[in-house]
Amino acid sequence: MALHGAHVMEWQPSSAPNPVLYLSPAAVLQEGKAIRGGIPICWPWFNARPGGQPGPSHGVARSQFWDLVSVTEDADGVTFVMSLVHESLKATATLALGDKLTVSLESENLGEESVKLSGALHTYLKIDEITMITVGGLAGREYLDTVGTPTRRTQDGPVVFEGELDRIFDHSGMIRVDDPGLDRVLQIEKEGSPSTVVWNPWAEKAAGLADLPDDAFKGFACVEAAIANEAAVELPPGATHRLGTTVSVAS
Ligand SMILES: O=P(O)(O)OC[C@H]1O[C@H](O)[C@H](O)[C@@H](O)[C@@H]1O
Repeated sequence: MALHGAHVMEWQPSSAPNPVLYLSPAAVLQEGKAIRGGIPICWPWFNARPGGQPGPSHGVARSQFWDLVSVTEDADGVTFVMSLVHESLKATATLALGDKLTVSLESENLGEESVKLSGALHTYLKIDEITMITVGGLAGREYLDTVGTPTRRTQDGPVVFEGELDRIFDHSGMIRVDDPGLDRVLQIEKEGSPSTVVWNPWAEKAAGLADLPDDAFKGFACVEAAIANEAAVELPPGATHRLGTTVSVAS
């Protein structure tokens, strides 16, 4: 765990022989930077700040220290609660680590004007080999393909990886990642998330990321519980929204 970004860096349930999350060995732990791997919290916007306003890609939350509110432990595991205020928005992240991993992000509008909210729980899943996995649960869904000129398409069958892949799906259901190399299926459940983002940078983009070894793209896939683009949530004064993801090893 890191207070920096309210970031789950690593997680491996005691029943699993392998870590579930991918963490880059070149990740930089420094205020103002995002940690590469684990579950970065992108908040309160996804990608570029809306309205052409200046601000870092994927929001401010992942590169700042959060306040620790509480840590509790029971038979199911450990739960951390952390909070952060940005302008009129307050984020409260509840990170529950046990046999399952749940990240739940509540956003509250403390201000007097309505705010547009987007974001993502940008989960890096550790896998054996990118070309061998499939991502299920998205067949027949429309998505925005953001590789090259952004184009809307419909997903045909499970997602497979044959090159750079960056898709924003209209999707609020469950995802399964089949990984024959690690002999497991990962299940990703979502809450309050109208968009699912699936991302792998592939070789060329990975080579341009200083905090990721060049061939590391083969060993992870991002499946993100997101609120992206037109799916941004309108948050009136006093209103709250909960964005959540639960990751588990299904078999
Ligand atoms: O490198 P980062 O700022 O962490 O962004 C990593 C990636 O995040 C998301 O998956 C976006 O869909 C990608 O377009 C982006 O490249």
